[in-house]
Parts: sequence; C-alpha cells; structure tokens
Amino acid sequence: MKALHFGAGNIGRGFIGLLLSQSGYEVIFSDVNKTVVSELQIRGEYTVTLASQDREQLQVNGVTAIDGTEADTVASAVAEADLITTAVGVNILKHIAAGLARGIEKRIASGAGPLHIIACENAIGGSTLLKEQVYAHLDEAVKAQAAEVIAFPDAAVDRIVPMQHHEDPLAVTVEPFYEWVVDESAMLQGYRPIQGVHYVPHLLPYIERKLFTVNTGHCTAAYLGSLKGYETIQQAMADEAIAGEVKATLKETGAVLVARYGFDPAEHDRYIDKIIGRFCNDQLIDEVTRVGRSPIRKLSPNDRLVKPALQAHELGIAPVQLAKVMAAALYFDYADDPESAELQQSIRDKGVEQTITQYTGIHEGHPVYRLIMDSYGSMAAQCI
Ligand SMILES: NC(=O)c1ccc[n+]([C@@H]2O[C@H](COP(=O)([O-])OP(=O)(O)OC[C@H]3O[C@@H](n4cnc5c(N)ncnc54)[C@H](O)[C@@H]3O)[C@@H](O)[C@H]2O)c1
Ligand SMILES: O=P(O)(O)OC[C@@H](O)[C@@H](O)[C@H](O)[C@H](O)CO
Repeated sequence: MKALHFGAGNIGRGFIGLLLSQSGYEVIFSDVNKTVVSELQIRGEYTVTLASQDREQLQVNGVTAIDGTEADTVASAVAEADLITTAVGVNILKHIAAGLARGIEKRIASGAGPLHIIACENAIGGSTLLKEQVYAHLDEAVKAQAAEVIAFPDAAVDRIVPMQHHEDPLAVTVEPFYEWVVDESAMLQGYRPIQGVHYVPHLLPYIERKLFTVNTGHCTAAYLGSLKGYETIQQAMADEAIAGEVKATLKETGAVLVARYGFDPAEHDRYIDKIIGRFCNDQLIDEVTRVGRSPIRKLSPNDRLVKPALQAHELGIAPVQLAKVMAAALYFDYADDPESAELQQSIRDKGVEQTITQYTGIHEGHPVYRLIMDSYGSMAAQCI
C-alpha cells in the first residue's frame, strides 16, 4: 500500500508520515525542498524523537520522496497512490492542486481504485477547499467519474512540532501527544482505517474545538509574548501575566464551544488545562515567530480569532480577550514573514482602521471592531 504525502516538513515527517508508516504504508513524500527530498531518497528512513523526559526515539523506515516541482513525477505518484495526505500549509494547497488533477486524470483513464485525499492543515474544511482547487483543473466528465471513486474527507490534526534545529535535516522532535480526527461521513465504503486516526461522523465540533483552543491559545502566547520581547512559547508561558491571558482567552472560546456543541464544561476545562500544559513543555523550544507565522491567515474571517469572536458576539459574550489577541497580532512585526511584512505595510499605508476591516472582514461600527481598536490603542501605551 502506497501513501503519497505532500509536505515533508515538521508535521509531514513528525506526525503524518510516522503514523502512515506505522499503519503499514510505504510513504512517498512530495516536497520542493531539494535537500530533504534527496536525503529521503538516499536514506529511506529518519528518526522521530519524542519531547519527553526519556526522549524515546522512533525509527521511520521504508520511506522515499519525489521532487514536487516535477509535474510528471507528481502526476504518476498520484495515479499510483492508495492514499494521499497533505501538510504543506493551507495557502500552499492551490500550488499542489494542478499536479493532483493531472494524477486524477491518469487514475481515471487507467481505471485505478478508490482514493482518499486528506488535507492535514490547520483550517476548517481543508480537504473540501483542496477538492475545489483540484476540480477547477478537471473537465466535467472526469469530475463525474472522480466523484464515484475519490473522496476528500476533512480532518483535524494536533501535535506540536516546532522548527527543527538538528544537524540531520530529516531528524524531527515532536511532543508525545497527538490527535488526528477524520470526517467518517466523507469516507468511501469499505475504507482501510489508518492506525491512530479517530473517525467521527461530524467533524465540525472537533476541528473548531482544536483550532479555537490549541491554536487560539497558542497564538495568544505568541502575539502577547512577542509584544513583551519573548522568543519562545515556553518563555512566554513562564510569564504569569501571559499564562493568565492565555487561560482567559481559552475561557472565552470555551464558553462559545460549550454553548455551540454542548461539551461538558468540566471536561472542557480539563481539555484547556491539558493544552496549557502542552504549551509549557520544557522539552520543546517553540519560537513565537513560528506560532505567530502568517498573521493575515490567522486574522482571516474563518480562522482561530475572528470566527470564535463573532460567534461569541452572537451569543451575547463580548470577546474582549480575542479582540486583545487580534490587536497584538497587528503588532506582530517579523520581517522574515511575508504576511507580517504585508500587514505592517498596510498599517503604515492605510492606517490600522482600514487594515482591520480589510483582513478580518469586521466593519467599523461592529462592536467587535471597537474592542479591537480599544485594545490596539491601549497596547500603544503599554505592553499588554
Ligand atoms: N507544526 C505543527 O505543530 C503543526 C501541527 C498541526 C498542524 N500543522 C499544519 O501542518 C501544515 C504544515 O505545517 P508544518 O509546521 O509542517 O510546516 P513546514 O514548513 O515544516 O512544512 C511544510 C512543508 O511543505 C513543503 N512544501 C511547500 N510547498 C510545497 C509544494 N508545492 N509541494 C510539496 N511540498 C511543499 C515545504 O518545503 C515544507 O517541507 C500547516 O498547515 C500547519 O498549520 C502544523
Ligand atoms: O500552523 P499554524 O501556523 O496554523 O499555527 C501555529 C501553531 O499554533 C500550530 O502549528 C500548532 O503547533 C499545531 O496546530 C498544534 O497541533
């Protein structure tokens, strides 16, 4: 059984590739990083280290890679795969869509078997988005045939994998915890389960709980931590004031999640505490620049800040904390991050007022807009 995985980065090697290999798949990574591709081709294995006291090491064998820039190679790999997964970043999905479409055409022409394509990105509806992008390259006849044999189940993936600083470009250190949840309602009949995946009939509560707790809390620590000059999430979380802000923000999103999905409040509190514990894992060094990366994506209407804030507002909860984190995101000034640079340029050129509306979709006059502006103003005078 062959699994083709797009993106041999931190999550690709440290989580998805590992689980697929443990499930008995021969894993073929597609990546545009030439060093990683050639190392995987030459060695066919790599090591995953768990960031815990005993630093357990897991060997991932039987892997290889293809160059993601070689269109014909990618299309052939898609045509031959039994399973396809991605972890490239939600904004990169559009760049792999054409290759997937060409491979799907080849599969349909050769009468290949059923296929699941699962986007393992931090986004609501990642696989559904990828499907739209792939289908934009297909004609009506192929789309009709693909609908019968190719499924794009949405997923939620959770495992903290920081930037890696090893001499070995394939080595990857990950937190011990992981959760991979897949929408079972979109799976094809008779599917072969992946070991370690939790298949659920309705994904939305799981992806929103993950994104609006793990990722909202994480970016709270990153943006407020960055404002105070901290370089890592661990340093930020060691600051009681920031740890308190993270907890308060997760109480806010927690109230929304409990109201929307009927989660047990005590159980949700335990979920929050467990996540805060994960952020504090001193066996990991996770830079605020990684966790705060792509602030435009993080400030977008369907993501971890604006969406729960507007849901809170609709439920009669003033999202004071989420507005504070959005304001801090507007101060996230990291020149190596193109989205941070664009955001800062927009604030300089158009002013923060127009920038908020442009990137969050929240209009002046909306109560949440006022909360963001108030926090932004008070942060100009003090740190938090
Ligand atoms: N790191 C984490 O803790 C974590 C946890 C859960 C989910 N995620 C999500 O997983 C995704 C990947 O994150 P990451 O941290 O692994 O990032 P990463 O930058 O380490 O990995 C992304 C990989 O994609 C590759 N890539 C870029 N363009 C490509 C293309 N056209 N074809 C093939 N490969 C391409 C890059 O070279 C890189 O190796 C993101 O959506 C992220 O939100 C990350
Ligand atoms: O990957 P992003 O940029 O969406 O978010 C940064 C981190 O919050 C994220 O990568 C987490 O480490 C991960 O989602 C944990 O499961």
